[in-house]
Amino acid sequence: MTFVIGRDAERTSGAVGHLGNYRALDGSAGAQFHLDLDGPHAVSIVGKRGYGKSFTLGVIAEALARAPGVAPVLIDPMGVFDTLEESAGDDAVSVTVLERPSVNPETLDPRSWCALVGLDPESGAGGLLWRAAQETATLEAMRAHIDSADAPRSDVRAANNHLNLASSWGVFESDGVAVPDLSGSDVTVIDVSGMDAAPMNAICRGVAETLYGARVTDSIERLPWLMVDEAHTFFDGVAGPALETILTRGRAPGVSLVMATQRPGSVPEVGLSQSDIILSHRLTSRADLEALERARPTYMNTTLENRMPDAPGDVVVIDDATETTHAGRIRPRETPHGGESPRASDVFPAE
Ligand SMILES: Nc1ncnc2c1ncn2[C@@H]1O[C@H](COP(=O)(O)OP(=O)(O)OP(=O)(O)O)[C@@H](O)[C@H]1O
Repeated sequence: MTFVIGRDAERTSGAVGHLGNYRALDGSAGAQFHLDLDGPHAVSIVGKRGYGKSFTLGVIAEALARAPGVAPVLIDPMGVFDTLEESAGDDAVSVTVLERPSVNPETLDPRSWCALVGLDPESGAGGLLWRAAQETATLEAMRAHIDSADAPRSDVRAANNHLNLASSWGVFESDGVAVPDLSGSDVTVIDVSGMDAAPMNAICRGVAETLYGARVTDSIERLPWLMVDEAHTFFDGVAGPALETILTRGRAPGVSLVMATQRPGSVPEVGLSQSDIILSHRLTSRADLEALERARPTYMNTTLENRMPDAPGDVVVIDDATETTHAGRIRPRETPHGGESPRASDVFPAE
């Protein structure tokens, strides 16, 4: 029998990806479990540092790369997923890494522009930026629009200073990431490592809005799966509302979100409550456990704390479709894992 999480008993066909094996009470490996890749899902991967979130995200990315009809996109804030390109034996994973990603300024709506540079849209400078973003499509045109506005010079200066700040991040280009870059069957890894939180968020928001909008307007055929590592960084920033849109409204147009975070307590409640699948690695902080307990489906009859796994790679699987929870272990990666912590002994091995 094949166990598929995210799929109810009525559906028996469609793509799946092997995630791992269930674990028996004595710790021994039980049956394999798979993830449904046929329909849209919201998946949360949580766990404290070093217990396997990025590893698990990589396993899901490998599975998506081999599934038909999906467009996997991975936002990589730590720069550790380029290893998906490395050999997976005869059956290599098809990956495109975007190393210097940029977004088209037009992708962000006027509200996002104000939030991005920290201007209140109700303020003079914020209002100027709002209108410039509404009426023009490039940074130069926005600047010209602000300069020519009939407004106090102090507001013009403030709006331009904030726009210059955004411009200095170097992530806005008219030929920034667009639907054709994101709609292939290979995993598109968007490497935002080394960027500050604000530009990283601008990229994530642009990508999330592009994928969602493309499905709503039928300009992408495949079903997008947006995977986001260190998701709290994005829920805390200007990307947050775009991720929440996918969580709350992504199912109908067929957009999935997979988010990994070490701080489920810092992700808005909607993040966990809208997830139909939760893979929880070990968590110990009270705030994080409580966040998970609050989102815990009512069919769970034992507290999560009692079920917390101890070893990296072990998970509690909470599946809404079958209304079950299971102890499991994520399978080994087919490609090298890029998130290994460096060790001093790598530099000076013991004699
Ligand atoms: N399923 C697994 N099978 C075997 N080893 C695993 C598995 N999951 C994790 N590990 C081991 O645990 C280590 C830490 O995993 P990983 O880098 O994914 O942690 P993390 O939770 O993402 O941590 P961080 O928050 O620091 O990024 C890995 O380098 C790997 O050695």
